[in-house]
Amino acid sequence: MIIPNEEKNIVLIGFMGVGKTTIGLHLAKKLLRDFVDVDQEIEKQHQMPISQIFKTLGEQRFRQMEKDYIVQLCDSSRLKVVSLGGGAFMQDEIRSACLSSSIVIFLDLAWDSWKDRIHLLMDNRPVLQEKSLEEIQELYHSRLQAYSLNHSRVCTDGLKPEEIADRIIDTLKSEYEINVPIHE
Ligand SMILES: Nc1ncnc2c1ncn2[C@@H]1O[C@H](COP(=O)(O)OP(=O)(O)O)[C@@H](O)[C@H]1O
Ligand SMILES: O=C(O)C1=C[C@@H](OP(=O)(O)O)[C@@H](O)[C@H](O)C1
Ligand SMILES: [Mg+2]
Repeated sequence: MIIPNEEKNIVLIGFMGVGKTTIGLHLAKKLLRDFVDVDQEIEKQHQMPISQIFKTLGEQRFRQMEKDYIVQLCDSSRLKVVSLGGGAFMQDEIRSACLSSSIVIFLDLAWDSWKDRIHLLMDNRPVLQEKSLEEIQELYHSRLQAYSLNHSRVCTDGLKPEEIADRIIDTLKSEYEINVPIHE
């Protein structure tokens, strides 16, 4: 089924910590759309934080939950702003579901800028635990190929979350002819 651009979900992808959750919330407010953060939905469903899910059920179960949730969302919803977890796009089925049903925006942040944010992330990103900086850098680079499968890329270096949301809106207007509500 062909979904018109203006009804498609807008899906934010990118490495952990680039700001998908923060920017998604700004974007949804500006577009007057519902916001869905996949990690937060999984946390609500399972009544525990992601780090606890990793600890008690394991990463594999988390990846299955992520896939089930996102594939179902792509099948059943429109007009939402959706922030994925950073690892979700490594799964083929998630990529196919998002790329065929939604407008996928890659939030790009250079490694050197990302490094400065690491202190905000270490405590609650289980994938980063017990990894050296070199190993994290390797992970960052190993995921770029999957993130390159997007509809638009937005560079986020040196910008505040709200400015990034505005850049995304510019892209949606110019490349996808999406109307943006005028705020009173
Ligand atoms: N553009 C930005 N500039 C500075 N800090 C940011 C920016 N975007 C997000 N952050 C901060 O980085 C951390 C990770 O943001 P978050 O939205 O959770 O990223 P993600 O969902 O991609 O993992 C948070 O502490 C957030 O406040
Ligand atoms: O990159 C990853 O593998 C993960 C990223 C996290 O989401 P954010 O990208 O929102 O931090 C969260 O889904 C989980 O900790 C695993
Ligand atoms: Mg997030």
